[in-house]
Amino acid sequence: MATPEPTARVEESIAGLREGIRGASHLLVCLDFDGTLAPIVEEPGAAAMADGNRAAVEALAADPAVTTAVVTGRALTDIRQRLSLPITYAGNHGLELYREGELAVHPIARKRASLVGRVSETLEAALGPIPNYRIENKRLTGTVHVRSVPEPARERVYATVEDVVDRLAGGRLETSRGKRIVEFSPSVSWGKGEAVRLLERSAPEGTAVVYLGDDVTDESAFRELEPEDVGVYVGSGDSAASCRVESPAAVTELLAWLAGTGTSLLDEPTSVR
Ligand SMILES: O=P(O)(O)OC[C@H]1O[C@H](O[C@H]2O[C@H](CO)[C@@H](O)[C@H](O)[C@H]2O)[C@H](O)[C@@H](O)[C@@H]1O
Repeated sequence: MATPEPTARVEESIAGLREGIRGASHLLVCLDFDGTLAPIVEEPGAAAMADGNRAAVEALAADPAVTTAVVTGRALTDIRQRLSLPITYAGNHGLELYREGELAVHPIARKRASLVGRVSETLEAALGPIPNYRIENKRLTGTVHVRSVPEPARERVYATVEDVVDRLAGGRLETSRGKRIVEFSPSVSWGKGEAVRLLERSAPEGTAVVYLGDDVTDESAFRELEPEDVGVYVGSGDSAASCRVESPAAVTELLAWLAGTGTSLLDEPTSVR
């Protein structure tokens, strides 16, 4: 029987991971959530990690030679409840970071939280007649979902969000589009890439970074990686990542390998986390 395409991609990515792990003594494994650990679903509140991914992330989290982080656009409180594992979390695209019991919030993002709230409220009124849109106020950023909005009305949602943000925030917030979403966030030069760089700086010497992600905001993290690190893009679009797999199902195969064979290839693992 012919080998299915996703498995071939997984094999290529495993080869990339082997290369990255060779000579490393520690791994910093950074994982995006929606579209990577959890398949994309219609209702954001229903997103959940596949069982196989949970088992692999638990194994990575228990390995002293690995620092495991989930780097997501979701709010920190949301993602921590969803995973409930003792790992590092970067929420709101890196604007809030929780590790080893300590929380750090980007100071400008903290100041602009009330503005995010005001924009969210104004949007409720402005988008009122459009069916099935959903606003997620994540305190430091906001997301407007159009996945369930009829196709012809989606552009109107995007344009309304961009207009309201322009009018109310006057450059203090900016908008960006993702998978069937438009998000508004403080206009600061800090995102997933900067968060990963920060985590890497406090990792032990000899650390290789592995980053898995599927969306626009993950690209800043892929671009941050060094040649010895490994970026795995989930999907079929353009990406700066060095490897790719086709789907969250393939991520499960890849993570199972990483948590088993992959970590056993580390050279004299350190116990610093
Ligand atoms: O950085 P991520 O972990 O990928 O988070 C990005 C956004 O993910 C969520 O929205 C996406 O997933 C939803 C559930 O599958 C889907 O309905 C939506 O269309 C996707 O864009 C989340 O709700 C957002 O807050 C995150 O920013």
